[in-house]
Amino acid sequence: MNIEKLIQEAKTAREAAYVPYSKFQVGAALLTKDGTVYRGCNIENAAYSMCNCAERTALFKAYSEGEKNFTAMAVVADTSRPVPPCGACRQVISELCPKDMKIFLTNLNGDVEELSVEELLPGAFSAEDLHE
Ligand SMILES: O=c1ccn([C@H]2C[C@H](O)[C@@H](CO)O2)c(=O)[nH]1
Ligand SMILES: [Zn+2]
Repeated sequence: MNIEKLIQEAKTAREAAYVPYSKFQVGAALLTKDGTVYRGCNIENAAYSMCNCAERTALFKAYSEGEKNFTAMAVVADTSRPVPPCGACRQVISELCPKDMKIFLTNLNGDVEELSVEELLPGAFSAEDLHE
């Protein structure tokens, strides 16, 4: 699948966002090796800390269906720069996706910033840091 199509999937995902509090819609589209796309949107809650970002919605959907071979992710929001994922999402992406996987950060103006997982969270805390 080409990147433009993956970005379009993220825009479609964004339409499903449940954002009564922030009114800030975010969409993500996660591509797997076999070409399957998992869409994710942000889902908020009256108990604000329960809000879930689009990126983690997409990843948790995919992982819980048994997917492990992730090859790219696109994220979109109505921001002036390509939308930067929050720290929590960077940590989760870093754990579940390959270090060299590309993340396409975008906005509705068509700006695209391409980063690897390693670039998204350099030196991430990881399983290797746990002494078991
Ligand atoms: O990369 C991002 C940044 C923010 N949000 C969500 C969380 C919350 O619902 C709203 C405002 O922070 O946007 C995402 O889903 N992804
Ligand atoms: Zn996040």
